[in-house]
Amino acid sequence: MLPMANTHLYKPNLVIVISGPSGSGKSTVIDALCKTDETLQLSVSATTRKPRPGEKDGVKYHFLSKADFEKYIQQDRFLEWTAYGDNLYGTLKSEIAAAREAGKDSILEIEVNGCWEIRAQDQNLAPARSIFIFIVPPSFAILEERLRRRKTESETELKQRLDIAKSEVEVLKTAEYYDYWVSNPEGTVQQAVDHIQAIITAERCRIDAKFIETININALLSADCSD
Ligand SMILES: Nc1ncnc2c1ncn2[C@@H]1O[C@H](COP(=O)(O)OP(=O)(O)OP(=O)(O)O)[C@@H](O)[C@H]1O
Repeated sequence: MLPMANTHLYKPNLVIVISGPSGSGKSTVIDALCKTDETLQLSVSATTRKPRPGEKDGVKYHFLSKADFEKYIQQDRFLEWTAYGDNLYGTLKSEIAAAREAGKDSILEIEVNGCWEIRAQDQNLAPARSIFIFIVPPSFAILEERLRRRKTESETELKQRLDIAKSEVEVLKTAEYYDYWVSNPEGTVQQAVDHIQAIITAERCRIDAKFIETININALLSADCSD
């Protein structure tokens, strides 16, 4: 488990958005982070895509019918939602609220288009603060190799994902979408995990007048606690 200094001073407040092309390694990296950082809680996305073999409802995704997904849109239950390929993906507002109630930072895996929607409504997230991290694959050839190895998409879906990946990487040319980029080189996930953990640690220690409540100064002033 990751040793966290001054845990009694930190009030979890972050919405950490991890994005990047299909096959860049988002799920793999998030899995590893959640195993080592107990202050992170994965926000379970909703999707209309069919479960892959072994996937259970409510663990990585809430699997919804298209009709239910559309009903949730009408009921304004999504923080963001987007179409990707032939399916819909979205983040339920209730997931962020649940993490906050549990005293955790939320970590989200979001398609590139969905990021922009969350960025655009940053104010609605208050008192939480969002940070956006883009995972960069080493090359498109390796991206294709990873997706082929994973064997979860048909040939048509795979081609569609690779085409979309190119346009997604293009957004890095503008500095508007993301705060950080992290590369995920072939053969080791640990490097990307370590870099993202360093970013999260720095963001937890950030002093920002708007979010000064992140630091529990009263705990320091009133309690005789050491950490
Ligand atoms: N650094 C790495 N080296 C080698 N293989 C990796 C690395 N990172 C991830 N992989 C593998 O690449 C494949 C794609 O990774 P993963 O499913 O995490 O990507 P993703 O970005 O979440 O994709 P999607 O958006 O399609 O869900 C998986 O089989 C995973 O085991």
